[in-house]
Amino acid sequence: MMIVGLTGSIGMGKSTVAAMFRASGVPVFDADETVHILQGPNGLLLPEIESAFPGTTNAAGVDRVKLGSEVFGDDDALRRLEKIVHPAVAEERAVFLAANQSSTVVIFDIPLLFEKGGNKAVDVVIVVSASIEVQRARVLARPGMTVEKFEQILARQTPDAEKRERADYVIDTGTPLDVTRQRVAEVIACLASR
Ligand SMILES: CC(C)(COP(=O)(O)OP(=O)(O)OC[C@H]1O[C@@H](n2cnc3c(N)ncnc32)[C@H](O)[C@@H]1O)[C@@H](O)C(=O)NCCC(=O)NCCS
Ligand SMILES: Nc1ncnc2c1ncn2[C@@H]1O[C@H](COP(=O)(O)OP(=O)(O)OP(=O)(O)O)[C@@H](O)[C@H]1O
Repeated sequence: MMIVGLTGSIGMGKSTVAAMFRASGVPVFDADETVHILQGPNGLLLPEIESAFPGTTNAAGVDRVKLGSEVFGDDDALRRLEKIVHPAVAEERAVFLAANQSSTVVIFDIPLLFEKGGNKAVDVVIVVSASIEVQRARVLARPGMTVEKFEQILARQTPDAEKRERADYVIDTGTPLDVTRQRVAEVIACLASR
């Protein structure tokens, strides 16, 4: 089985491209969605997070704004949170792999693939990318987003240019969706012939 890491900076279209792979029959493990489920209503991690960060959870799950304000800007706190979250994500990933054992190709959709060293655990890396102008326009159109917040997030991420350089395949998303869909089909064909 070939394990493919799919990544890209904020607003580059990773979720959209992941959905295209899924629609083509390639199983996709979504790290972010897994974190949301583990932290959501009745999420498995709520007790541990509440005890490490009192007041950051409620019946609806983790209050992401509150928890975010405790961990972003405090590296120690972020590391403590990661120690709770990452092993649980790894367990879910193992369940996903076991469930898709017969697939020749599976995708791990991981926003922070390079930042957290996950690129070493995959066979192939795909980066979704567009121009900074396209990225900025998409992100700033999101409710609650500000220029400051966008720039803070960008500053924590490996630069797009470096991601592109380190990728085995780049999927351009500054194009119409149909063109991107064709590119996804092309990449699937390349993966099958490796
Ligand atoms: C603190 C939490 C609840 C805040 O949630 P929120 O929905 O507000 O933000 P979101 O998860 O979308 O992240 C926003 C941005 O913050 C940055 N970020 C998130 N987690 C991390 C991290 N562990 N290290 C560095 N940057 C991070 C990313 O650049 C991301 O684009 C959440 O980020 C979290 O639980 N993080 C720890 C778990 C983790 O490592 N997640 C990364 C994906 S596996
Ligand atoms: N060719 C394209 N490929 C991908 N997305 C496109 C394209 N053209 C337009 N878009 C739009 O750009 C947006 C990309 O958002 P998406 O949620 O996929 O990004 P993301 O990289 O997953 O974001 P984040 O990392 O911030 O969660 C969507 O609204 C999508 O419809």
